[in-house]
Amino acid sequence: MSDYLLELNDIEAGYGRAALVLRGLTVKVPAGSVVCLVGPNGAGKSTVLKVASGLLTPRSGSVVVDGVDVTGQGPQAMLASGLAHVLQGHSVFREMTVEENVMLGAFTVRDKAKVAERMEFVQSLFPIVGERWKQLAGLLSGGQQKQVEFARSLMVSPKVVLLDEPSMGLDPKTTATVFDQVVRMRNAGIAVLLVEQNARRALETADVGCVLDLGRVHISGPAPELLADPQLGALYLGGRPSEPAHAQATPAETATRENG
Ligand SMILES: Nc1ncnc2c1ncn2[C@@H]1O[C@H](COP(=O)(O)OP(=O)(O)OP(=O)(O)O)[C@@H](O)[C@H]1O
Repeated sequence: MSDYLLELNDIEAGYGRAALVLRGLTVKVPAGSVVCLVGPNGAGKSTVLKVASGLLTPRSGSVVVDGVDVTGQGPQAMLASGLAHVLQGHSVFREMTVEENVMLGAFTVRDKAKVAERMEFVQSLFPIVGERWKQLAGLLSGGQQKQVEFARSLMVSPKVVLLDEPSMGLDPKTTATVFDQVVRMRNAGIAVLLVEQNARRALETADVGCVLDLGRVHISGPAPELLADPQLGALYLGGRPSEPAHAQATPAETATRENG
């Protein structure tokens, strides 16, 4: 079996007849890790997740889940292969209960015992979800609603969860809680591919960071090394420099360093 739960290899992708957004992008997500994609607006971060979850078919390259090539398959097949996508923005149904929202994630699961087991799992992973189970989701705070979205995505027992800007619209304290939940997912054995505007916070959470620019991975490596890189700090992380170390990507660390 592959060392990676998700591999996006040399992906070229775009929308309709418009120019390519992804131009030879490679990202690999090892088991038991959080990989985050950071980069400027419009770099193609959300597009990477759409290719991974089958919402957008790549023009070339391959998508491999746990060693199986699933390139070109649609979202439902991708879900079945073990990829769950938590989209950008808020997707809870406010007029439905927390339970109803979470159970929507289990609509493809036929085995009732499995559903009950997953229900218990998500309630233990996200205690607030269990505590507010019977309440209307619209009564929860933004951060709590995000946890409902996470819980819903885990009902299919995914191998990899794709998270698109989970901190969007949240205050710093709530953002910290949401990132804590991302770590809890990772610690529970679920690999995470995370896209974030809040690059510094995301790298503080992630194991591996990838900086996207011009449709490909410009640099990648262990997240702490990227955080400590003053040049990257100035370019992508709001300019707060720390230690003068330069990140070195190695293949074993999922890293793909590409120039140009
Ligand atoms: N549905 C779409 N149709 C056409 N073009 C799109 C579509 N979605 C995104 N794009 C274009 O693809 C490019 C990359 O967009 P994408 O949303 O992937 O970037 P991003 O890095 O996630 O940006 P941001 O950080 O602002 O969310 C942009 O130029 C955008 O205009």
